[in-house]
Amino acid sequence: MTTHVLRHGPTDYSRRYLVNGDPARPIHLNEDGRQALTRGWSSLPLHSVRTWMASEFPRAQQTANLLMGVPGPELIIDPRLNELDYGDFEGGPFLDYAAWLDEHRADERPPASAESQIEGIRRMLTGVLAALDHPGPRVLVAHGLLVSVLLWHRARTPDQAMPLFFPEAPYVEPIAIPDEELPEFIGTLMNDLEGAERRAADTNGGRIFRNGNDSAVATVDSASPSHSQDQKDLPHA
Ligand SMILES: O=C(O)[C@H](O)COP(=O)(O)O
Repeated sequence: MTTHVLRHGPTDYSRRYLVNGDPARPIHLNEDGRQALTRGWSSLPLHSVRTWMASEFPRAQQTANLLMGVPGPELIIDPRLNELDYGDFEGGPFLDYAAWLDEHRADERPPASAESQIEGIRRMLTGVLAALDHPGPRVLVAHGLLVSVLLWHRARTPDQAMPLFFPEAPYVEPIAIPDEELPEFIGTLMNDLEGAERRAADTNGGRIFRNGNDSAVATVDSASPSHSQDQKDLPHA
């Protein structure tokens, strides 16, 4: 069986690169977002999916419900799939959060946030692995950071350390992970996070988690061939 992990469709917020890590905010798909679902219709095995899961965020649940159609199986809500808690950066430009992150550590919690970047990624990966408790094939509708991390892992070169910033994830483009690969896939990333924590502690702050070659913060090219021009050149964490 297979687990398909995807980012929700676009919203007015996400198109403007405003961060939303609070599921209580009523941010829904925009017209583009609804149109983008046709990508999922052509790339997901919609008729055979046995488990649909989504984060607590309206845009993720809306994406899942529109993809599954009516009548669909019950949507399972898993808060482990939620986007990062951005604390005081909530609702502001992603670049403000990115600047803070670049000046701090991936194991530091932003002001008023309940989690650091590392804690958030670990939570998300735990949620993906737990999907194996449900019958497959499965579809998990989650958010940019998780999908970016999974895509980075798929494309990484051997021994490449986990960066601080990742290419922005495409919308509604599923990553298919076979059941037999999922535990190792997640386990490797969990080990990366441990290594990242050790490096953060060793450097005691400052500029850590650069790309593997220690170059500047990543403002990298598309993670997907369908990435549009307006998605390029923005870091994503
Ligand atoms: O991390 C971000 O930049 C935003 O919160 C993206 O989240 P989204 O995938 O929910 O748009």
